[in-house]
Amino acid sequence: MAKPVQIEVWNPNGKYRVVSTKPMPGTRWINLLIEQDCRVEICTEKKTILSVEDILALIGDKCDGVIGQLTEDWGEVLFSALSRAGGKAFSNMAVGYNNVDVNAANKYGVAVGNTPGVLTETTAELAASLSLAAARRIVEADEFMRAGRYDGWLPNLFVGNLLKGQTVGVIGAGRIGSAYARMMVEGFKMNLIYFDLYQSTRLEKFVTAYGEFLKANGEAPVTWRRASSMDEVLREADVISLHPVLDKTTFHLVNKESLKAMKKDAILINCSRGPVIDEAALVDHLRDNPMFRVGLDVFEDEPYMKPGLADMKNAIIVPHIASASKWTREGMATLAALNVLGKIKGYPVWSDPNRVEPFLDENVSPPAASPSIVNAKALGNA
Ligand SMILES: NC(=O)C1=CN([C@@H]2O[C@H](COP(=O)(O)OP(=O)(O)OC[C@H]3O[C@@H](n4cnc5c(N)ncnc54)[C@H](O)[C@@H]3O)[C@@H](O)[C@H]2O)C=CC1
Ligand SMILES: O=C(O)C(=O)CO
Repeated sequence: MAKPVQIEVWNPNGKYRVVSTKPMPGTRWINLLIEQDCRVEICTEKKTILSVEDILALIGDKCDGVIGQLTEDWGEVLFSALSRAGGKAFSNMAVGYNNVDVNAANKYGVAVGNTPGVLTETTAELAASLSLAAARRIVEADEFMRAGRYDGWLPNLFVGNLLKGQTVGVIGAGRIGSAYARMMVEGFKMNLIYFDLYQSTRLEKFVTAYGEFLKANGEAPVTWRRASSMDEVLREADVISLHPVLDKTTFHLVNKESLKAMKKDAILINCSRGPVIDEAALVDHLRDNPMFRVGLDVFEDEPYMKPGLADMKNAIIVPHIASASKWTREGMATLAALNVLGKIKGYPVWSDPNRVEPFLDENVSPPAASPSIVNAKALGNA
């Protein structure tokens, strides 16, 4: 028997029962659901990560849809329970959905939503922040000041790397990888090398045009190159940022061998998913190469870190906050709620998950569609 969990209820007489496994930022998402006759139940349990049993208890006997989090294990057990309870839709409040077994969802006819686009710039900005913080040793310097160790300017104090004219490498030049590349190229006049399974024509055009602009103004132009292998990026780039999806092809993409291929004083940033890096190998590499620096937002066994990582002065570590701006988090909540609502109401799936702006304008009603359903094709409603 699943144990009861604490909830907060909005619009108790609503016809459709929608459960959110966590309180989410803003109220627009709640209002949009209530306006369409949903009873909204929000889990207010104090524990951060809900177990499958907790979520089973939330789903109960009748549930039309669930908004869940990337920390939860959405597989066979939960999708079968949701389907038994009459549920049509689940949405992650995240763009990444490696915590979701989409095949299991397909088996039970449950739509799986995610929240692309609204977090692109916010996530890229955190990757850029970590790049700068690592290049200029900001966290080490901050700790030094707070410890009362500053006793005057010195020529060698916290000397770091100049980004201008160096090469930024992007692995996974999708929405976020491309946004990050543009920030680093335009903001710091870095040259770009990228690796992705697909060509990023828009990104290439952007760098070409910016290079021409610089040249016309008498400055050295920036350049771009699409690498034919990830190794090329690792060997050549001074700053490397990881932005692929997490799947079988990207698990431990950065491992002992690939770390060795990188420059001794390179900077590695990860705002994608922890398991893209073999974290134990990274700790060894950081220990053996004090000039090598890393900025991590995500960890292999979140919320834990591999032994030794927290002691590394050449690592900057933050707790999975890359999408944590107010506008973005409220927007993610809205998109997740509208994914679920759209399926409940029988709306079509939005035609382009890369263009979700119409759902985010608070001054107008959102389109009658689910913004992003990743298994729409498999369920026959693309
Ligand atoms: N740290 C955080 O808070 C956040 C993390 N993320 C992570 O970032 C990921 C990317 O998000 P978006 O840019 O919106 O997705 P996207 O789908 O636009 O981009 C992913 C890119 O990775 C590429 N890719 C896939 N396999 C690859 C491989 N083996 N080698 C090289 N490239 C490969 C794809 O072709 C695609 O261009 C998400 O799946 C999520 O896991 C996203 C938002 C916030
Ligand atoms: O959206 C995602 O995939 C995250 O990791 C959180 O924003």
